[in-house]
Amino acid sequence: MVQYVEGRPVGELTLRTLAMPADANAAGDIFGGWVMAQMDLACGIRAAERAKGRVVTAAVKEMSFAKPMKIGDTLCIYTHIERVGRTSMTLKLQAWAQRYLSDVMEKVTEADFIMVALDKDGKPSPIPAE
Ligand SMILES: CC(=O)SCCNC(=O)CCNC(=O)[C@H](O)C(C)(C)COP(=O)(O)OP(=O)(O)OC[C@H]1O[C@@H](n2cnc3c(N)ncnc32)[C@H](O)[C@@H]1OP(=O)(O)O
Repeated sequence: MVQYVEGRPVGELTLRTLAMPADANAAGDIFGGWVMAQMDLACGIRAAERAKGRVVTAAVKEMSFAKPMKIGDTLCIYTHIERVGRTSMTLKLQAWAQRYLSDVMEKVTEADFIMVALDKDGKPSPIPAE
């Protein structure tokens, strides 16, 4: 059974992927930029589903890394749509590490992402009702 360290993930599990040696520095710690890229991917998936179309990342709010990711950990990204505006939406993202060959889950980082829906010309476009 999964054991969560300090609280529970908030939101929908949107993406899971494995941290590989190519994503790490010489000490075996995973690059923060790799984690951020996975968060951006997850956000893109969730926001495009909600907008029913193309979206772009407009802003990422403060992000700090509470715990390291290591090679072999499974990165689990949770997304929660907190606010839907006219053309933009705010998603709360949490990145959790399922430690290598274990059931232990620890929160690595979290951040707010602002995503904007775009039309075919790349201009902001109203987000349709659900
Ligand atoms: C550089 C890169 O490659 S970064 C990677 C991918 N991201 C991108 O390429 C995005 C590049 N940026 C853009 O294309 C534009 O700045 C856009 C589409 C994000 C916004 O275009 P603008 O013409 O400024 O649009 P506009 O001012 O109408 O804002 C659209 C919505 O986004 C919101 N918004 C735009 N920028 C921000 C921001 N920095 N923070 C919060 N909200 C923002 C606005 O409040 C508005 O929301 P609403 O319609 O819900 O009220």
